[in-house]
Formats: sequence, C-alpha cells, structure tokens
Amino acid sequence: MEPEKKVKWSEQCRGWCRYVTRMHYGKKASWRPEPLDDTLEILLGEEPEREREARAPVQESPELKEQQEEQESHDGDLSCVSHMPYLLTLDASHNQISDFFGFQPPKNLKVPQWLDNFISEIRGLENCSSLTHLSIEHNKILRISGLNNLKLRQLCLKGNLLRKIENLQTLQSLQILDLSSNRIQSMSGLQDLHLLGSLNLESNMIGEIKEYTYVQHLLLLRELNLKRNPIQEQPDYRRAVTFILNQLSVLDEKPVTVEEKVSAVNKYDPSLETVAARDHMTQIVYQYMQPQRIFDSTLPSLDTPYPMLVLTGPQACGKRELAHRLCHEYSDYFGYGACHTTRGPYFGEEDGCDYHFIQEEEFENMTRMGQFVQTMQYDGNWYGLSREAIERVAREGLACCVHMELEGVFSLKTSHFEPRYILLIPTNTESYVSHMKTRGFYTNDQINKAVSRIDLYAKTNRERPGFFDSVILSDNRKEAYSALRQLIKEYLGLEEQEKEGGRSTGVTPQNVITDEGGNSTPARKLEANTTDAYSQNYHSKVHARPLPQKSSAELASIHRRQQMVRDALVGKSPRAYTQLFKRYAHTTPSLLTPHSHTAGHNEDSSSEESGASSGLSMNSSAVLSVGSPADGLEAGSGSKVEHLDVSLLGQNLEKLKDHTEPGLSPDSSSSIPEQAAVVSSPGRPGSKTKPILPPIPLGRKSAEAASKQQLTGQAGQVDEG
Ligand SMILES: Nc1ncnc2c1ncn2[C@@H]1O[C@H](COP(=O)(O)OP(=O)(O)OP(=O)(O)O)[C@@H](O)[C@H]1O
Repeated sequence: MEPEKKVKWSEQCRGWCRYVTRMHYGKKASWRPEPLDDTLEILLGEEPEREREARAPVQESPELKEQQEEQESHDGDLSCVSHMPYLLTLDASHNQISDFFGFQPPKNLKVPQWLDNFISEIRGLENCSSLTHLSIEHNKILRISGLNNLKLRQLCLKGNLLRKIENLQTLQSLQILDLSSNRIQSMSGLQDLHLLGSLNLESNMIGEIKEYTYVQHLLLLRELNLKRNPIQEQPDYRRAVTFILNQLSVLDEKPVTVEEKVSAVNKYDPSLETVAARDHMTQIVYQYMQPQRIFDSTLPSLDTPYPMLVLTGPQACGKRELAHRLCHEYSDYFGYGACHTTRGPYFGEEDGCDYHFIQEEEFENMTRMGQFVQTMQYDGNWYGLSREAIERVAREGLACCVHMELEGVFSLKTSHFEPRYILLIPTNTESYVSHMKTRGFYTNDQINKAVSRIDLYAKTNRERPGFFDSVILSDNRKEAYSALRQLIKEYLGLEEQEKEGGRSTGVTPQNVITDEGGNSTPARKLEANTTDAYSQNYHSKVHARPLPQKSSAELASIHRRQQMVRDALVGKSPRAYTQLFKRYAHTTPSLLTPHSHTAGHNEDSSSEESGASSGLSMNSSAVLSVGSPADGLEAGSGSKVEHLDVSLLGQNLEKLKDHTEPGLSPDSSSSIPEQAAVVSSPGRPGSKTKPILPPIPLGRKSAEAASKQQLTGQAGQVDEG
C-alpha cells in the first residue's frame, strides 16, 4: 500500500477508491464525498502488483461500472466509504456533522477522525471490528459510550464535555488515551486498562493526589500529562506522583529522571539506612555547630569502643522491662541509659527513670544543641538517646544498657559507638496482641503497627546476618529474661566464678582484684600504670596481630575448636552462648579480669578467636582468663537457651517456635526451655579488625566518688569554640 499519494477527489481516482487509505473530509455538512470539491483530499495507497494486472478487466466490468454509478447517486450517507476496503484513516474535522448514526463503516476502517463537529454522543461504531484508532476531538460529547468491545489502540476524545471517565473497561487493547481539555475530576474508570502506556489528561479538573491510585497498577503506563490541572498546586506534586507512579518515564511532557525517582523514594518510603543516615547527619551537623564538649568516658577510639548493650524489638515486646531487670540485677556492671521522649508518661512511669519526659520544643532544642546520638519518631512522638545519658552511666564505670526500635539501631550503627545488639522478638502474635491490650495504653492502630513491625525485625535478621548479635524470643518474659541473663552471666564469666567458689578469680564490687596472696589491687591501677589509653589500644592491636608462627595458646585454641567440630559431628550440640561468643574473644570489663594485664597472650586472644570483638562489647583491653564458656562445660547443662538456625526466623515464626520445642531439636535430651532461645549470628562487618574491646572505664564507683564524678562531669565540658 505504500507509498501514499495525495490527490484531489476527481473522476480520475474514482476507480482507485479501493486503494484509499486515508481520507480528509473537509467543509461538509453530510457524509458525501462530492466529486471535484476541492476540499476533499484522499491518500491513495499503491496498487498491489497482482491487482494492477487484474485491474483493467475489473474496471471494465459492468458490475463495477454499476457500482460506481450507484456510488455517485448516493447523496448524504457514507456508503461510498464502504467501497474502500483499505481505508485506515478518516479525518472529517471541521465540518458540521452532528451525528454519525447510520454510518456504514468500510470493513477495514481503522482510524476515523471526527474533529470539530457537533457530535454529542458516540454511536454507530459497533460493527467497526477492525477499528484501532478513533479520534473524535473537539466535539460536544458529554459521556463516553458506544465503544464497547472495540479493538481500539488509540482513542482521542480531546476537547469535549466529559466529566468522568466511564465505559472504557472493555477496551482492553487501548494503549494511548487522550482525554485532554475536558472537565474530568477523577481518574476513576482507568483502572482496568492494563495495556495503557500513554495518558493525556491535560486541562482537566483533577485536584487530589490520591486520584493516582486508580492508575497505580497500570504497569505499562509510561507517559502521563496532567498539566493545567488543579493538582499541580499540591505541595511536592511532582515528587509525590513520581513516587506513586514509579513506572512513569515522562510526566507532564518532561522526562522523569532517576534522581527524581530516588528522591521520591527517599522522601516517601525511605529505607532504614536512609532514615538512619539522615538522622545521623542531623545529629552530627548540630553537634559540630556547638562548642565541643568532651565526653571522656565514651570518647571514640580506634579499638576500644565504650561498652554498650542495646535491646531492640517491636514496641512492648518486653525490652524495656528486661533492660531494667538486667541493670538492677547486674548493677555493678550495667546502668540503664534513659532516653528522652516527647511522649507523655504512662501511669506509673517516672521522669528520669524510664525516660526523660520533655516537651517537643525542648526536644528540638536538644537536637539543635547536638545533644543526641540518635533520634527517632515513633507514633508521632520523638525519642532520642543523648550523649549525656550514656556518659552518665559511663561515669559510673558501667556499661550502658538501652532499648530502642530498629531505626534507632540503624542510626546507632552509623555512630562511633559499637554496642552489642540483642533482638527480642515475639513469635506468638496472639499473646503479643493480648499483652498489648492488657497494658491498656494502645489503640488498635498502634497494636497493628507493632504487630506489622515484627516482620520487619524478622526480615532484617534474616537478610542481614550478623546485624543482631543475638536473638531471644520474647513470648514468655520469664524465659526471655533467663535467656538474657544466661547470656550475660556466661559472658561476664560469673558462672565460672560461682563454680570456682570465689577463688582467685573473684571480683569484688569495689572494683578491686584480689590476687592469690590476698592482696587487693584496684583494677584501674593495673591498667593505668602501663600507659595512656591510646597507647594501650595501640599495643593491644599490635599484640592481636596474627603471629607468623602459632603460639601455644593459638594451637590450644585450634585444638579446642577441632574438638568442638568432632563433638558436633557425633551429635553434641554446643550451648547457645558458645555460638554467640565463640567468634569473639571472651572479654569483660577490666574490673572482672584478674589477669587483664596479660591479655595479649591469653589463650583466647589467639589470632583467629580474638580476631573479632567480644560478645557484648564489654571488654577491657584484657581478655577474660577464667576460661571460655565453651571450655570444659557440657553442652546444654544448666543452659536455658538453645541455638537456633537464624535463617528460620521470620520465614515462619510459628515454625521457629516449634523448632525450640524439646524433641524437635537434634539435642532434645538437654534441658532446653520451650520458647526462650538464642540465635547466634556471624561477626559483624569490621569486627575482625577489632580484636580487643573496651574497658568499662573505672568500674562502679563508690556512691561518694560517683556523686563527685557527677559534679566534675558537669565541669568536664570544655569549650573549644
Ligand atoms: N532513642 C530511641 N530511639 C529509637 N527508639 C526508641 C528510643 N527510645 C525508645 N524507643 C522505642 O520506641 C518505642 C516506643 O516507646 P514507648 O516507651 O512509648 O513504648 P512502650 O509502649 O513503653 O514499649 P516498650 O515497652 O517497648 O518500651 C519502643 O519500642 C521503644 O523501645
């Protein structure tokens, strides 16, 4: 049929009408191609060779002559068009046609156009089964109708009087839709056009961002034009649309860039990392804008981060209660780090004990003063962990124990602090919900939100091995606490001390190490008389470097691990805490380590085992020498926890719970509680480069010293600005 020829309608082309492909029909009052009218143009397709050969006899045939005569005699209908079997485009713009009722479309008509007429209703196209392109621009159409089941690929109803989009759902082939310059207020009615790739709604009356939800699932939609609609006035319009319709490549005739898409996601659905990075950036910027304040106890250093323990998990999973119990029971080792919050106190909550309850304005001021390490907004309230809260605990010579939501953990991980993170996660949704309901503080929305976040935690744990240092199921508070307690006890080496009946490894609350001769030495003094903190770190690092030749300690360590492998092969499963800490040097605050100053040569500091940080960051520059919990203790004896496969968590929480039940675990003979379980995770990134973990600076001070320190702590602010 190609190439097309443009000719005027005349006698000459009448015989060619079979090959008409496009027809522009101008200044007519009715459907009648008047011969010799100079406003009528037709485009002729090239005659196929086969037909050309056969044409002469056909033209001369009496039937055709009859047909032509009949065609000429027609006045006022479109029957002439029906003799054009190849007609694809018909453009009848700028006429006075008011109706195309009775129009007998040619068999192959694909693209009729009726531009600038007085058509108010679409009718008569039911039989146009080949019609793919339809344009009825600038008419007076009030409603969309009469298009059912057509195979239209392009539809243009620009410049009509449409108020809503309707009756399009059967146009399943529609790819391009132009409804510009109408009075449409909603995008409802487009949701079923799954092949739609281009939508023009310019100059309409669409005003609400939520209208986009109607086209949100049209995955092929690439171009959308909403210029000159009231929606353009909505704040952040373009970014919001880009976010909701992230499949778009052109919006309002302007390409949507990758940067725009990233910016939209970062604003409306930021990843946890983005939230954390933004929060961290805020805190750092504000902090630098302030006169420098020295927090000596928690100062960042190369190898000895200040020891912190973070309990994390969904709201009301029990982490706060557990943190308090832990700090109470192990008050010589841990202090509770109270965050600030703008939420009002619940019944029974005390200011400064659970939180520092402050007004939003004060919270903002504190933020601007750079006082927070991290902040987070949860349920419309702000929460923030201040440097001072940590420092207050550190000045006591204690490790700081805090609880927070996942976003807080992400943020804290960007700071110089290197806490150990324990995830407390409920597996029994029903009892979790009923616990929240019993507390009576929460609305249904809050409960639903908390429940939905369980999966977020589980997913994070599943997809980021090593993100949490340990996982404890929190369904049963008592068991969860005993799992946590067990973990801490093993780590601190308290169990061994109990076993040894307070022999030379004894630790006194007064931060004094008792040697075998009964002489007491302040723990700090032992450290202090070597050199300053930086040098200690440096030496620790040097000592921790793998030696070219294995020391006897390293060989012993390798031997021990080989033994564990052998045990595992014959079916003995190691206890949970050994899983948790075995990758780390077993370290403890200096006040707990009778042989702290010999650390670098301790067995556990062998190049491989000490190649990572300690289980809970509560290390001194020393390594615990009372023996690794993995040593010599029978698997499972007295332990309340069981090692679980971390990959199970979150995939199927119920399954996980089952897994903890006696009889299902390979080591079901051991006394394992039904729900409490600890899941180990591999070392976190970078942990191998930090073999030695930090001391708790001085251990718990006497009440007097502590209060004195409090006072001097306030004075410890140094104005460098
Ligand atoms: N600084 C912080 N950063 C991030 N999350 C925090 C912070 N402080 C507290 N949170 C967490 O915010 C959530 C809401 O705290 P809130 O104290 O109001 O909850 P709750 O109902 O008492 O539950 P929970 O018993 O878990 O504390 C809790 O999960 C809490 O752990």
